[in-house]
Amino acid sequence: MTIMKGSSAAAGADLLRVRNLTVTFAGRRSATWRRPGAVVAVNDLDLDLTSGETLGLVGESGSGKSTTARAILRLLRPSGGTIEAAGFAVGAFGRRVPLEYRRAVQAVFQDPLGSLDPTKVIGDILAEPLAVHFGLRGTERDRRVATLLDQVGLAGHHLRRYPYELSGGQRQRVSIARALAVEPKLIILDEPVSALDVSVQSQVVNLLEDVQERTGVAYLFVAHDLAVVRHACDRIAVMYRSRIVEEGPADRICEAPAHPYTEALLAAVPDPDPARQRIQRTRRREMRATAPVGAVPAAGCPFASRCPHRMPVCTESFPDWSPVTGGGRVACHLHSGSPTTPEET
Ligand SMILES: Nc1ncnc2c1ncn2[C@@H]1O[C@H](COP(=O)(O)OP(=O)(O)OP(=O)(O)O)[C@@H](O)[C@H]1O
Repeated sequence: MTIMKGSSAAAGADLLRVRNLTVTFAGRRSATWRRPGAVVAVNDLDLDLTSGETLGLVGESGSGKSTTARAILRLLRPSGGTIEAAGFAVGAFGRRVPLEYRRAVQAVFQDPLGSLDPTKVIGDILAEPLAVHFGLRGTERDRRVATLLDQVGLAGHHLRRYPYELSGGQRQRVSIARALAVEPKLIILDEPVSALDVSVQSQVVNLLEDVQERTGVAYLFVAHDLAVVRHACDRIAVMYRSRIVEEGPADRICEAPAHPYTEALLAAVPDPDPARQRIQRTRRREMRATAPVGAVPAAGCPFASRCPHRMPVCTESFPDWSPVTGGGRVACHLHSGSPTTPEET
């Protein structure tokens, strides 16, 4: 894929097109405290997603990933920008989000215990969206519930269980089944495996891949861990303190990162090679020592204060996008003058 300077990540994206998304949280007052200043959680963000594709949105805690996801789900109203998803102009919605949009764009969150009704058995949890969206009743609905359970690899007896009686992995399977019940075009997965043991994580990721092959659903896969999204995603967008700083094919991002922050994220993924492990340890120590405090700087690259390659211009202006050999693009002054390969820096 040839990416031109300033162009979107996936030209012709037919499912999700986010442009210049900005979300600012106002400082709040209460009787006893006042939070100073506004927080720019998402700044001038573009995203594209094509049907049947998986895009990873990766970055450390506080970078704005969940806020982006919530804006797309219309759980909050952005301060600026446009979102077109599954044929809907999300900015045009009033207070009530159309049921058709809720059906087309589903979500699976990190904590299934928090998002599954604790007073209902799994059978009822799965039956509810079928009744609301398709008006299914009786044996037809029961048959569909059984199929959904089977599709996520759970045995029939789980229908009579409550969420608290299942393991974390089983609960996440139920969350996926509930999302699938309404035949969505896009599922936003917000840290879907972060709370699970590593062995269970890969089972759930495999399930998500199976489901995608069968149904053609697209995923926006939000995670803080590059190791998790690497194998699950076609493309990855790397986010740091409100901005996307790099995006491209998953393999290129992980094998030849162009942005120093992507390199730092990769250093957090354990490498089997002992020599590489030593380098990674040093890199992680450097990153911890320079962890950001306070508000995102108003000008320049948000990573500038931690960047080992910082130049004067980095604190003055946010870089333009530059294409990267191997696919995708990077917003980094090191790469101004394109095309470039990561090795050149
Ligand atoms: N409702 C809110 N009010 C004020 N600030 C908020 C609110 N929600 C998020 N923020 C702030 O916005 C920024 C981005 O938060 P967000 O949760 O989107 O990041 P994240 O990358 O998803 O991190 P995490 O994985 O920890 O949730 C953070 O500085 C956070 O404190």
